[in-house]
Amino acid sequence: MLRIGLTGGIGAGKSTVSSRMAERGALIVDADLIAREVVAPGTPGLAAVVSRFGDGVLARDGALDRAALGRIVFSDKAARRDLEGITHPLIFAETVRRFEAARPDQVVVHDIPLLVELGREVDYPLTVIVAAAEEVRHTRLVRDRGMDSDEAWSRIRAQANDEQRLAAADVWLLNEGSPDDVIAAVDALWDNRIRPYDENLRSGRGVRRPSLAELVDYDPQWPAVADRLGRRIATQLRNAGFGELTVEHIGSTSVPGLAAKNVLDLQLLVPDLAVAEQDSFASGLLAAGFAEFRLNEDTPQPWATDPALWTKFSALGCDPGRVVHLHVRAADGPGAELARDFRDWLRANDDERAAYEVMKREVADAHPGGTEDTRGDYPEAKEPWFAENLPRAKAWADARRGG
Ligand SMILES: CC(C)(COP(=O)(O)OP(=O)(O)OC[C@H]1O[C@@H](n2cnc3c(N)ncnc32)[C@H](O)[C@@H]1O)[C@@H](O)C(=O)NCCC(=O)NCCS
Ligand SMILES: Nc1ncnc2c1ncn2[C@@H]1O[C@H](COP(=O)(O)OP(=O)(O)OP(=O)(O)O)[C@@H](O)[C@H]1O
Repeated sequence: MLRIGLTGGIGAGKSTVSSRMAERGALIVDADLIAREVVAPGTPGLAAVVSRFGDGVLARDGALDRAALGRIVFSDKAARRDLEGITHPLIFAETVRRFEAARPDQVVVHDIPLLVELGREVDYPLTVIVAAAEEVRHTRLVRDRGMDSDEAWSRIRAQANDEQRLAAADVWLLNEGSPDDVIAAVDALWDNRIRPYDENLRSGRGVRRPSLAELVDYDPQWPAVADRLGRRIATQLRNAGFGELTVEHIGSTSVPGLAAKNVLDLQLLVPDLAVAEQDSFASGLLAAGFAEFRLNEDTPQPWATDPALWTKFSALGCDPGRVVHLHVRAADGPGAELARDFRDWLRANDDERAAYEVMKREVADAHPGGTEDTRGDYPEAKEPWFAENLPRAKAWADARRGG
């Protein structure tokens, strides 16, 4: 059930990682392998390649001369785009067939070198990136694969860089030690994150914040993670037929500089809450890695007393590697607006942000440890502060709106 996108620059060790995942029970859909099949002798794919690149890319036996074609396309971007224009639709169609043929109880790993280049990190609830410095990869290609030095550099340069890969990664597997090291890292990842994530998706169980949810310093990675998760949710709901929906990063992790519990809050806006009542909405969220979709209430605020306006749906992320709360709200409702107003007020006003943090720390210190159940009145202890300050945040935002 869990779909994983696995990628990494050439020579990073992606095949080493996918082999280990196969040993742990994953079904591997290997894009390089499919890319070979679609241009096998006698295929329409090969005919199209020859018609674009000429007989010079054929070996004597009539098969594709991969080295000759490689020399052309890795030194000429336009030629590479042409080749991809021929092969990618064929690869895509076969990939879909293989995903559909997977058993529901199997973790499916899509081993795809161009995941980042194609912007496909939104297609999987989890992406794993195998990484190694370019020099390390170059050495491996020349030493282990007998590749010519220039050829190795031109392939490395034809791909994304690590900054782009980092932005797409839920898991970053650095493979600069021994092969045994990376295999041990895959085993730990499998046991601690992939298997429990898969079990959560199959049983429809979300991940709750750890029992001792301490305040942590602001993490500059939070916005990028929130953005990726939001695009994932929007993509899966678009695939499920819900059009273009907006996902916003809200809550404490959306305020730069503010200490927070390591829990990401995302707000998914729907034109009308009735939209979210369809079964395909919950299954779209499940495809993005979210479960426990249910009706919920915001605390009605004095300025919009109709309780119906404060209804929302909520869901929880299923990835044991991070806690994510998803709030599904009507786009023009008061709850969605208040979440944005409070965030923007804290972002814009240093003193208010500092005061909020002082209050959070005092309340946390007064309610140390315990579980969500035994911490008693921790959430309630913050209420008086909110009762006083949410109207102030709204007034500030209203003034900015000119209202
Ligand atoms: C150019 C070809 C014939 C060279 O074949 P060769 O046997 O030398 O390499 P192979 O296919 O095993 O690929 C090895 C590695 O090269 C890199 N690579 C392959 N194609 C591309 C590409 N279009 N862009 C960037 N890197 C690529 C990947 O890291 C891949 O793992 C072949 O790579 C190809 O047909 N590429 C186009 C299809 C494609 O985009 N494949 C990527 C998977 S979707
Ligand atoms: N930790 C490591 N130490 C040394 N060599 C390694 C390590 N991991 C992988 N290798 C070697 O580096 C080469 C590239 O590894 P691998 O084939 O797994 O890379 P890849 O990322 O799948 O490359 P490609 O993009 O071509 O598929 C292989 O020859 C492999 O044996």
